[in-house]
Amino acid sequence: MSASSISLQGLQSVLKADLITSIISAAGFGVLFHHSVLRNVEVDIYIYYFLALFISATSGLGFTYLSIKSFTIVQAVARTTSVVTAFYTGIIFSIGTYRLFFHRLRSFPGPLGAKLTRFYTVRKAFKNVQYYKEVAKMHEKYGDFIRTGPREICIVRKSAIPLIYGPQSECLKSTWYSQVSSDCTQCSIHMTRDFDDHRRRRKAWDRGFAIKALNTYEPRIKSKVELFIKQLSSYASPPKPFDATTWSMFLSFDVMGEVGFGKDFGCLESGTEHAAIKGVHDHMEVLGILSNVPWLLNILGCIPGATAGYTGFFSWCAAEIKSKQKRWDPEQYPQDIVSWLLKAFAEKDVSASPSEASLHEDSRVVIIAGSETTATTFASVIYFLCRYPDVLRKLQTYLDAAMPNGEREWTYEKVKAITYLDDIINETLRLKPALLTGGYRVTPAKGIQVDEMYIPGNTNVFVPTQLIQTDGRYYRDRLEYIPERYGERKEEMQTEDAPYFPFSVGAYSCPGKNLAFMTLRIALSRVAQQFNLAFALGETGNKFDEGALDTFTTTLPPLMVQVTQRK
Ligand code: HEM
Repeated sequence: MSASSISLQGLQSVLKADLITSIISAAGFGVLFHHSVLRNVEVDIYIYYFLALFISATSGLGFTYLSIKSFTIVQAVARTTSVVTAFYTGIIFSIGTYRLFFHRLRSFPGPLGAKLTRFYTVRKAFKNVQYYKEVAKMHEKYGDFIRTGPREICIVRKSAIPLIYGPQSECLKSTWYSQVSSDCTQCSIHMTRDFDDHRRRRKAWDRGFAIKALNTYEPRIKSKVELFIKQLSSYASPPKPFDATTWSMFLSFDVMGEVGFGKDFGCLESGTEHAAIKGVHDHMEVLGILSNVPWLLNILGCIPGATAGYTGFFSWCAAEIKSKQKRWDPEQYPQDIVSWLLKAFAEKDVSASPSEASLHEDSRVVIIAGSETTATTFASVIYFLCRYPDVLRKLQTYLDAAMPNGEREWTYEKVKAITYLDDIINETLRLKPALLTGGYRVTPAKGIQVDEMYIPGNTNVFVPTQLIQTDGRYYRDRLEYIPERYGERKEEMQTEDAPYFPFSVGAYSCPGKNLAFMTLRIALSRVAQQFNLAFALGETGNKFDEGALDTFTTTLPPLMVQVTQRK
């Protein structure tokens, strides 16, 4: 008799035990499994191993029950179901009890559901897709340190920003970033959680945003902005309202097509969204909600057809990379961001994306990270200029003084010198940051001390960007739009010391900040030079103000605006 048949017989005799004993044993095994295995590993990383283990264990159990002659098929299936259910019940019970009463974060206040499961956050994020408002409510109820997940703490304190995000921070990217893959050779710079991999790759990105590179982008951004101005002129006469949200998106995507890939998306020319981009937009909400359970998103991404909406976008980026690789000329100075990444890849530089797959992921980040953010910021600038006409008039005075003959005298050098433009952009990003809730980090093993509160190690943490940037403890007239707080009223309003990090800070901060500012300065200066802006008839701006969706980057409602040519 072979060893395997002996063990099969052994298992059969165990399984023949009365049902109650089997169920109790399975539940006990579930509790044991939680404490000995699940608590000691990062489940997000090993999710596929666990899935494979559970599927093979369940089918193995079913097979063994079926092989016991004294059981009918129905009895075997019923027993398998009961034992498996008991096992999972044991795990769930053990997880729940542990998270509520024994977890290192048990003393932090927060909603009961959030302490038990991440699916609580999914439910909150699903409701209106405005998780940032839910966080604000929790902050009101529970204070500055809120347990927003079984092992997540949301911190609404200025002092937490350098500790969590700053250049000296020891916090790393949290499990939120494993939604694509836990393998850094398969994901973009934004999603890699490996500190060294990130640091190496970041150099290639930074070259694409250096001053010399930016200078090559400037005239091309200007030409896209002029196309935007031309389109707006058609809304000025005969007068008809235009949707600032949609047109800002067209502008921003065309700019990123141009300086990101050296390609024209043609959104401004056609007045329609490029088909590849539409697929991305249609799925932002689902992503925003499910990214709260990264392992689930990771699994869904592997189901054939689940990412069908992205296929167009993925294929577009892949085709562009392939065609660039074919035409690659090592002598030519790179003319766009993707070419900088390709250069590192072709030259096998240490800063190169570590695989073809990660290069493709990086190319998609160029569009996603670069376009949505700039677009929502520009739409928000337009909203504030309509709501606060004095700000627009003041800006126009500065522009007219610097360029008395208008458009003909426009240069980026002159525009850059008008600091009020930057004050407007900064104040817009304070009240309406493109990432409302913020980046998620994990504390080092020794934990971090934030003021009076010790946050234990291996805890996911975040500071909600919009909430802290509108906190009355740090900002006077916190909800008022006052660009001067970044200019002549800086000292009086104590802006210097107030928390402000719309581009994040430290190692993982936005490499595209200067490009974004360049685009926004050019677009804002030209629009203000050329047009007066007002809400269109019937538009109050309230839906735009209140209706932003938290889809990691923000998704904005339409904003109907009437432009009139300035004399
Ligand atoms: C107003 C415009 C923009 C805002 C407010 C913004 C904001 C941010 C923020 C807050 C992060 C950190 C995200 C995190 O912690 O997970 C980030 C990362 C990033 N942004 Fe931007 N961004 C803007 C424009 C751009 C542009 C134009 C690009 C150009 C492609 C860009 C490329 C990136 C990349 C590649 C990352 C990931 C960086 C890394 O992980 O090292 N962003 N951005």
